[in-house]
Amino acid sequence: MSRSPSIPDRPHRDIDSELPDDERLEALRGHYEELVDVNDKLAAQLDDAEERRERLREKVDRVERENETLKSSSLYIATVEDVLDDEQVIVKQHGNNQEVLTDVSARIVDSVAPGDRVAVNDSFAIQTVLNTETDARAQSMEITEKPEVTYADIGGIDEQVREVREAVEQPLAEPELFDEVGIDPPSGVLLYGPPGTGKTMLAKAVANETDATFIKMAGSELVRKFIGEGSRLVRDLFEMAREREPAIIFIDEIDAIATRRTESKTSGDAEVQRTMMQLLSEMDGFEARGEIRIIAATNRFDMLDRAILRPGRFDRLIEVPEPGEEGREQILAIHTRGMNVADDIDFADLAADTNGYSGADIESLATEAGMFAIRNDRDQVTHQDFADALEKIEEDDSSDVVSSAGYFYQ
Ligand SMILES: Nc1ncnc2c1ncn2[C@@H]1O[C@H](COP(=O)(O)OP(=O)(O)OP(=O)(O)O)[C@@H](O)[C@H]1O
Repeated sequence: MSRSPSIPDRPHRDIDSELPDDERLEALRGHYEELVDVNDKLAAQLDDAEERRERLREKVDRVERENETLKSSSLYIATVEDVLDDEQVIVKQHGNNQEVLTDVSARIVDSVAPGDRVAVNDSFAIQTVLNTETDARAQSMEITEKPEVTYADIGGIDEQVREVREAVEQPLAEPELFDEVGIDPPSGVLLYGPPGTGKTMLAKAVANETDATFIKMAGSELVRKFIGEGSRLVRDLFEMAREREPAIIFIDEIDAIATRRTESKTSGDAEVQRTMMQLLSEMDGFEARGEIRIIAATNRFDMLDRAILRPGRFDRLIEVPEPGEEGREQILAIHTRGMNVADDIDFADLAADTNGYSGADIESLATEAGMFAIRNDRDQVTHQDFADALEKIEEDDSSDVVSSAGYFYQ
């Protein structure tokens, strides 16, 4: 680092007032020149200092930018396996299961314990210990305090709504009914049927009606994303629900962790099996009349391991089928509620023309019809727009728009 140049001494000269005038003038001139000289040196030093300041500012800017990049660059999620002496820990990175010995800064060493989930950078240095919220997000749980979906948003499956209300809502809202009669409500409810028929909506609507927290986790995420972590995630899922009672746990695609045992005994299968065992043991240790309800959903009922359907587990099965004609008419009405539709729209006619459409397909149809209106510079959607949308969807059919067609679930 360059040192600051020393400031020149201020010239000082005593001028004898007794001197003759010309000598005094000469002395004063000399003094003046010295002052000018010092002034020039100071000006040069000032220029120098300005230049150094400019360079330092650029350096600070660069470091700040680098710091920002470091802070915003992606971090990986890992689990602490062991905390050793000397501020070192062993972490296991999610996804590839790699075990790494890494340093942890003195700043956070006291808050790191085995089992904690942490964020590590490219060199595996621990950046933060994840709190439960971040952790849940990292684990791709979806947590909603009160979902906005209500029963009025669900069409064509009134019987299923009634069954879900009885099996899930009533035990939460009126537990005393079960106490008085002396029976336990169903432990878990399994919704099965083709995709896009309203299974997730049903679970959300119950949470809305009962002011319960909705906690969703996809079975596929449990096994795909966190190899070797599935059973711990199941524990976390229930822990999260206990912290937020009343709560609805919704496990979508349960078939991913509860597939029928196959002949092959690969390590992947064993891991999936462990995840499922953890789920079953959580459910077994569950207070049946408690404030947590569990709903699972699948499109592949045929693939399920029957062990999960035993009493005390998913012991209430509710099939959510594709809507019939009347159901489709209701769903059309629901999905056009917020749309500016012309009086000529004939929902019954459209319902008759949409055989095989799921609720999700009908939602796409309404959006597509709206697009036709926009393309034609109109702000009102006509029956013809729906007819055009239907035709377009039929044309695109080969590219899978009617997703539920041909899907097998039982
Ligand atoms: N019965 C229905 N009534 C009204 N809208 C529906 C219905 N079923 C599906 N939808 C529409 O389709 C969307 C997807 O539905 P949802 O996620 O509930 O289906 P799902 O059965 O859980 O599907 P998946 O098995 O693929 O998870 C909803 O957001 C809704 O807009």
